[in-house]
Amino acid sequence: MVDYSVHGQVAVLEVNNPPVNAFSHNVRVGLDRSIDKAIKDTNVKAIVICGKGRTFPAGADIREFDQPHKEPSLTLVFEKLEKTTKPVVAAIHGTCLGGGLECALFCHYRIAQKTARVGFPEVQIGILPGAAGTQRLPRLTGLHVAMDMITSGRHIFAPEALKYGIIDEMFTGDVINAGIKFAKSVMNKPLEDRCLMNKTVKDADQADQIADEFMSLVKRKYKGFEAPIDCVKAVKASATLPYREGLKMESRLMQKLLLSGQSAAQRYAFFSERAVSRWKMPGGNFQTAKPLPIKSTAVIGAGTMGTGIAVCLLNAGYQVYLLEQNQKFLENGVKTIRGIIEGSVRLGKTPMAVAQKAATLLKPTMKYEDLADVDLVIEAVYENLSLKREIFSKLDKLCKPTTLLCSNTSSLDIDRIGTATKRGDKVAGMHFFAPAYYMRLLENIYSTQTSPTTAATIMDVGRKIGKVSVLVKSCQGFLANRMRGPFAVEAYFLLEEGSTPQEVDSVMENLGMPMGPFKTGDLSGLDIGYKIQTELAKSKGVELSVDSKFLMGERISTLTRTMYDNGRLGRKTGKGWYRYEKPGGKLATPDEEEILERLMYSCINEGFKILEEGVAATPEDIDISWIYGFSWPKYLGGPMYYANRIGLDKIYQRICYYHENFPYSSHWIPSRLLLKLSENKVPMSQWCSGTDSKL
Ligand SMILES: C/C=C(\C)C(=O)SCCNC(=O)CCNC(=O)[C@H](O)C(C)(C)COP(=O)(O)OP(=O)(O)OC[C@H]1O[C@@H](n2cnc3c(N)ncnc32)[C@H](O)[C@@H]1OP(=O)(O)O
Repeated sequence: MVDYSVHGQVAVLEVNNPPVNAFSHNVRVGLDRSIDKAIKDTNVKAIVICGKGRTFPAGADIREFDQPHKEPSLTLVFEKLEKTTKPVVAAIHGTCLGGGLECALFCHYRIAQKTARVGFPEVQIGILPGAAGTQRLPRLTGLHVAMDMITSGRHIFAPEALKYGIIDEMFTGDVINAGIKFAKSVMNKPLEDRCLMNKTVKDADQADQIADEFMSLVKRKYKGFEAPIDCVKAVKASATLPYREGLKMESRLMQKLLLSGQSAAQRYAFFSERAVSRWKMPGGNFQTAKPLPIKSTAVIGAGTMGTGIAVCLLNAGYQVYLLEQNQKFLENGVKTIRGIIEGSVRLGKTPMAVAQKAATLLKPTMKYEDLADVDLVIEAVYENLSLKREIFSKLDKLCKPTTLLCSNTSSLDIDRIGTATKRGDKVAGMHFFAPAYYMRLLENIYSTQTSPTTAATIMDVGRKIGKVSVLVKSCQGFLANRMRGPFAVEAYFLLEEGSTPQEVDSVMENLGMPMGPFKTGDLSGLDIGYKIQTELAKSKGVELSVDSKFLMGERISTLTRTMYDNGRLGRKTGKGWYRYEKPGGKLATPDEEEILERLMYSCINEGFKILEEGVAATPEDIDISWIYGFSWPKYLGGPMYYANRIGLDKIYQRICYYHENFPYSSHWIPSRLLLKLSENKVPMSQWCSGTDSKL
């Protein structure tokens, strides 16, 4: 588990526990013995710790967290490194994470290959760096950097680590040679200053302020997660408590987190994320089927999904032909893609070099013929089976025989798309989630004809573009939407039965989802649900009407159609279940303006009809009735007074707008009196019984 060798006066301890050299119990025992051996050997004057194969240890063995703890603990082993009078060098390559980084922080020196990454990802499995990481990293970097790294779990590359002082030097070439060379250069140098436990945290005087800043950040960014909060508390302790007391605090918080249900669930998710890559389907699996090489790709459709998919492919270095039938749509698509990539560069998420390369890889086109030689086509037009079949049939005729043809459908039968071609084995579904450049899931779908090689290839592409890919069999809605179907439908039924979108959303958001079903619907576009519903009906030979409440004996919601008919398609139109600051905006607010207008202007219109018909002689009659009959707030003076304050012009225009949109509600037929008064700009003093001074 730890290979021990001596090179002149340097002992090399090489952790050997593939694939990631995790510190399992056996490794801890092996490392403990090797450290003792090196310390005892009087010929050994310096020690190098490194990892065999692909990486420096990537942390504790997470699989052992569910078992009773066995001594020695990591901290116990690592403390021997700091205490020895022989310099200890961590020679880092690959990923030095969690317990791996803690090990390195107990060493007197750290050197790393340029491509190596270091980090504390524990927060992502619901715990904190519990082998003194929360106390030692701040002593090197200060609180700010440590809080950032520990609460986010992000990995940083060696150059950034060098900047923060986490590593002392970068090296190229062989790890062991570099370790030995460095160890020789520091032999016999005093070590006191190299022991982190002796150091203080440089920005300790700002501990309260920095901790408060991160506490509010993590509460907002990682809402509902316990670990980030405890990470902040533990890191703060490094500045406010003596080292040993800080360790006790870290240990207490760690025990609490380990016992929490959240950590167990997050560890389950960690392994599940890896398990889904071990896919299987009739006739093959991840071991038997080999992916085909994919270099050039095409995306058909430059809408929201198509552009998002193109961004994923471009960022991963694939050439992308972006096809649209209309010059304007194509130009808009290219603009969107550039905007997404530039935004990502600004946020530091995409390196400039990647963005520059992406720009050269994008090939906008309106000609299908340009797609003839690509290796993979992803069609991303709207959900319409006949249209998709038409496109696939065309592609089948013009693309080279090896081209894989995939559809970004969220629900349509892949078999029925495949039968439009003579290469059903090379047809599959690649269902991206909106926004495609951001959401991690890729649902790959095989039909009865799809070959395991095609499945292997799209799973491989998914991995290369940074997605977590699952492979599923084609059926109505596949996995994700089929399972989410009842969720969405029940949410609509709840509205029909009296709940509000905000109420439903907040229940799900309180459960921990970042967005409830209505905000999510607005984000994806409410036309999708409508189109899926209509396509489904069509495929069953049913014509849905505005008030259809059943489809094939199943209850359906009339709201899907209503929202579509009213152009409330979500964020893209600036209004859906919520109102947004502009079409494409992100700030969801309940559509207060429309609520207010529809409730009040309809009554005001009625008020003018009441005046027109002489049912009430004056607007004062109406206003007083509201004040004393309906508790209308006196400070608003009654609805007719309120209407005048807003302006009869505006009221009349909005009433006409609602009349156009809701022709079946007679209360929206505009009052003739209102029209007359607004056209002639008659002041209220002339249509009420009072005087100007009264107003
Ligand atoms: C207290 C707590 C302490 C001291 C800790 O250290 S907690 C652990 C902190 N470390 C981590 O959380 C690292 C987790 N691992 C990763 O982030 C990645 O695996 C990697 C970046 C190290 C490598 O990524 P990649 O090359 O893509 O490989 P895989 O992720 O597919 O991993 C390969 C297999 O190794 C298993 N694995 C990885 N890390 C661990 C671990 N720490 N303990 C146990 N097993 C680990 C991983 O599950 C893969 O195996 P399969 O699941 O596919 O069987």
